[in-house]
Amino acid sequence: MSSGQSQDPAWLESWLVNSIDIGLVFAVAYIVLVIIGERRTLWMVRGFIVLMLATAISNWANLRLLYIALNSLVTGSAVAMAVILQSEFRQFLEKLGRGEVLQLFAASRKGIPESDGVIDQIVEAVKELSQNRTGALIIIEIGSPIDERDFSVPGVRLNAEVSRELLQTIFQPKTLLHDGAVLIRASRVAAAGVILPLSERIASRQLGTRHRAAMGITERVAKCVCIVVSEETGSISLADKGVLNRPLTSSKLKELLEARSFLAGDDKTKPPISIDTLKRRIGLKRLSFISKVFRFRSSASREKK
Ligand SMILES: Nc1ncnc2c1ncn2[C@@H]1O[C@H](COP(=O)(O)OP(=O)(O)OP(=O)(O)O)[C@@H](O)[C@H]1O
Repeated sequence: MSSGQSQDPAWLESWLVNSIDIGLVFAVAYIVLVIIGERRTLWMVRGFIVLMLATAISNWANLRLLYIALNSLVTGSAVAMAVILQSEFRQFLEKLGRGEVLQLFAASRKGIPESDGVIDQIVEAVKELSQNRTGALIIIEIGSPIDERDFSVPGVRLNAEVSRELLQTIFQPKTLLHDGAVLIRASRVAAAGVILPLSERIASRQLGTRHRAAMGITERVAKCVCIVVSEETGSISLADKGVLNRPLTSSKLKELLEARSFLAGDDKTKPPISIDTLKRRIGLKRLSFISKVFRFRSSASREKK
């Protein structure tokens, strides 16, 4: 940098504006990453941010052809993401329109709905299904709804209150809806007969497609857990993030579901997230981001050596 350039007020002003501009872009990107809790969505948004950064760098370096190619890719990706994430976008815009900015941060901390003793009803039903060796598969959404496209077949819509009796009835082998999974969304039985994607992995040779279906959906969607009752052995399992936790007693299942719901929040009953909590959350995310970057850098330097 020449001394003449550093004293030029116009150059200083443009440098300041550019720095603020870049800072704001990073702040917006960072806030978006904090808001998104879902793993797959997070990867997609991270990929998009990397593409945008590459486009900005190619423009800054005056690489015209690369800039045109990357710019078209960014536009195409933005359209594709708007289609893929349409329900998330809708919720985001609705909350923004209602001025519920702080609720956006609260979205990813929701757990299994505890209201009306839903967990008790589910655990009671599972216990009896297990004792009677009636096979069952129950997906419980955590927080925002699962995209129906994550299911192989979305099943039959029910929208009924969760009760021990209803769950037991659905899984009786003579009923029309016993095949497939029951979907529990916001304390309601949203659907039955849902066919789930199978996991590529095989947990054990004794476990068939019901267990692989539970692993498959929780591998794809982080915001759900899946309970399996084996028809053959009556054993109870809980799939979470593609991992089967089994065999479980009904009290252990209750404990695990309650642990997953410790952050549960009914938007109407819980106060909105406070500024202090928000600051703490952003601080924690920043720390984990910095530690990830440093871990990545140290492992990269180790590989070089
Ligand atoms: N992809 C799927 N989505 C939802 N439900 C499924 C899926 N695949 C199988 N099921 C359910 O599992 C039942 C078959 O279970 P299968 O015997 O293959 O599994 P399993 O893991 O060995 O369980 P079990 O111990 O109960 O026999 C089917 O009748 C169906 O109700």
